[in-house]
Amino acid sequence: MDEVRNPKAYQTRRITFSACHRLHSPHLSDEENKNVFGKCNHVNGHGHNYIVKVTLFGEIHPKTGMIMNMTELKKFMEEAIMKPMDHKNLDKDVEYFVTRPSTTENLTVFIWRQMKRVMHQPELLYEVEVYETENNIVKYRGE
Ligand SMILES: Nc1nc2c(c(=O)[nH]1)N=C([C@H](O)[C@H](O)COP(=O)(O)OP(=O)(O)OP(=O)(O)O)CN2
Ligand SMILES: [Zn+2]
Repeated sequence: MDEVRNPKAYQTRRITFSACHRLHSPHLSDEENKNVFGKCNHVNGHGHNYIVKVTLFGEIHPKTGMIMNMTELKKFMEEAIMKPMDHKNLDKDVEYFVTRPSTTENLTVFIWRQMKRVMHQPELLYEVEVYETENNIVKYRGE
């Protein structure tokens, strides 16, 4: 007998981009910034090869066998992530980070909002995961 409901699964695509930044909050004094962010507040800034994993959760369409075509997801990620952030100075080139520090936490929220904006079925977005270094990782699920 056929299942009544289509099975649901998680689908992830991973991309990498390079960018530079400096951890600095416009809401803190220079002294406070130094104390909070330490070496990452240095005026010269520094760079990362960020890894971003975007995960969707949804039904596997019975006719296509896909949640979303990976080629389509790739296009959305190019538009939402690569275009605004790759080879950029995050603090100067991305308006979102002019008023808030470019921490990995804030990057996940920015990417989440960007993905929601460009996806045709934004309800499929489940999680955004950003690796700033291989050891520093933040996940965001829209809460
Ligand atoms: N909560 C957060 N803390 C820190 C963030 C952040 O985004 N969220 N970011 C930084 C810096 O940007 C920094 O580049 C990372 O610092 P650090 O952990 O010192 O990393 P290393 O260069 O030593 O490399 P590892 O591979 O992680 O050892 C700091 N804090
Ligand atoms: Zn950094």
